[in-house]
Amino acid sequence: MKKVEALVRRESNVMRLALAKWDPFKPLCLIRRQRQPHSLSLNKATMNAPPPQVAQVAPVEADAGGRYAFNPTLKWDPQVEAYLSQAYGGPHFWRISSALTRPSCYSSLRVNTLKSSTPHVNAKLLNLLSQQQQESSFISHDPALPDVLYVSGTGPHHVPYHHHPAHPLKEVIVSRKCAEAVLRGAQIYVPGVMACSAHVEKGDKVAVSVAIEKPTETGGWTLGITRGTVLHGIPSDVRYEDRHGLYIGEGVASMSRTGIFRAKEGIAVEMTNRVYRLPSFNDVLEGEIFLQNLPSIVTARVLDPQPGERILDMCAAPGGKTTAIAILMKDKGEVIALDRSHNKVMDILKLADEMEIKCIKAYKLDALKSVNSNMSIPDENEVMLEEQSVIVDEECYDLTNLQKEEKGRYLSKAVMRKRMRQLRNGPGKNNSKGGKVANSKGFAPNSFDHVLLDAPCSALGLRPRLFAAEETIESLRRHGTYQRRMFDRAVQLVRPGGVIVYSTCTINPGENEALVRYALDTYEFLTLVPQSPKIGGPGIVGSYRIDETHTEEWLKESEAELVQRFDPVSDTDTIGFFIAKFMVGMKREA
Ligand SMILES: C[S@@+](CC[C@H](N)C(=O)[O-])C[C@H]1O[C@@H](n2cnc3c(N)ncnc32)[C@H](O)[C@@H]1O
Repeated sequence: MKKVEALVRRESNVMRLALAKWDPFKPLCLIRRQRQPHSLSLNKATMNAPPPQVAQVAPVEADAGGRYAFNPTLKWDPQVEAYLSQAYGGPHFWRISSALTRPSCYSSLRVNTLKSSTPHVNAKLLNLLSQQQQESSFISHDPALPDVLYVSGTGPHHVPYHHHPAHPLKEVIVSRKCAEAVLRGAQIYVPGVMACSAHVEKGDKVAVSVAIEKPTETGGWTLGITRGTVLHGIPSDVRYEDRHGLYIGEGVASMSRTGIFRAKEGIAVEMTNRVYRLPSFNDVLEGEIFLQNLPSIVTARVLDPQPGERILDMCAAPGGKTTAIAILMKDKGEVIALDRSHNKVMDILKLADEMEIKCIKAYKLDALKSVNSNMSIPDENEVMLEEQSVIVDEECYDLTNLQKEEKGRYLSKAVMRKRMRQLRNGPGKNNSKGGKVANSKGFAPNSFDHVLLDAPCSALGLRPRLFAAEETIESLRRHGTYQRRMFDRAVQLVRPGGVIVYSTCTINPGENEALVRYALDTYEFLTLVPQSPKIGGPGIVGSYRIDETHTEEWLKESEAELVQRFDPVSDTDTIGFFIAKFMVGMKREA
């Protein structure tokens, strides 16, 4: 193991140096899991000479593997645990469960090749990392994914929590959602703080831990802590024992205790030492890069959209895969992006605008209602035109401009009036382009070349995750039922000869392999086809006996290698994710 780590460290140095003077025509090797040293190795000089700002404080006694070492255990609903243990085998399921509590130790950045290039972004990132004094991060690149750069992070680190020997450690307890964000590199914002030591003043060092839900007597879950709770750093403190292994780092309070609980917003604690150190890319290279996990990047490539095609992204917000698809199409053709939430459609439009992508049309629509059998291709414009009218620039138009802008398309008087009203009133509160999103009445059957169904799911593959017991076996089944209904729509909307890609970010085979089984057994004109690139592992073969009368069927041996399953334990160090690709033959009614 040590040998492997040494090799990886040596390789990573080579990659960093190589990228400093990157020749784009000499591709570099793929970064898979960059196993970092598991604890921060302090050299003698560091240990003997405490940094000046902490001269008055001493580290808490080293407790490797003890209270302060980050070592959470996910709690699962017992039936879900039994189900997943059968699917993966008990030991592997627990390895997955443990991997889910940690973030991936690198960030993948997708370059917007419409606005920039990978070498150009690489140069900017090197600059940025050196400005952020993150020279220990390195950038790498995979020739199979030419528009992607990986920036490494490290962890878990041993954090020496500082306190004055005469006083207990000052502490802050944060909510689970806040802690998951902090593990991914965020700061602690005011609403995320649940409890805080008495007498915390601005500038004080505080140890940060997380409150995880506990079971109640009635079978539910409770946080068992109210916002504003005072901590004394003693065993009688609320949740004192429960915080064992749940410390996520150390920070400096940006406000006093009173300020933290009075303020409505703002940073409460600036993290200074974290158990995981991931470079932050907030608000940098906006429009040029998109921070996206590797399996999502792969999904858009597996769909293989071509310039000029008509693509449907059925559940598109916030638009990560939509924009990846549009860029692969060189912004030529049409990408229809749907989401049922108004605000989320706004997010898609904002992202497309930031990335200067023109071929995306986003609509608020329940994907379950996306098939409009009364429509024939390409009549759908008739429906959309009116609603598109709300997406206009802020400039002051007159009617002639409006007509010019539409370049000969028919505009009804009602639509004209609506546009003029909107132009007079200015943009709405949500969006500089009018504040409203277009609705759609659906699309004609067989009207898309490719359909992506990145389905809403149990999200049991997302990392880091500190609690999983909210999903029950029944709720997992409900996800599966919903996904099958959505898949039926995808089948109706894609043209014969087209492609459907189905993906989820869950490790639940009931939403993955069982969906593929349903698809193949229901629609004999669908064929499961190989994927490129292929980075994930095979799918799960077999079945699960739910009760006397029901068995959940997964894949057959011959199908396992055709899907991609990203396992958080594997060397790719990704979230848990699943991708299946179907070719559509001549359709017959199911
Ligand atoms: C997994 S997320 C999609 C992520 C997105 N594809 C991306 O890569 O950025 C699922 C999305 O489906 C949306 N959604 C859920 N049910 C829907 C429905 N019936 N119709 C349309 N969108 C739906 C949710 O609002 C959510 O934004």
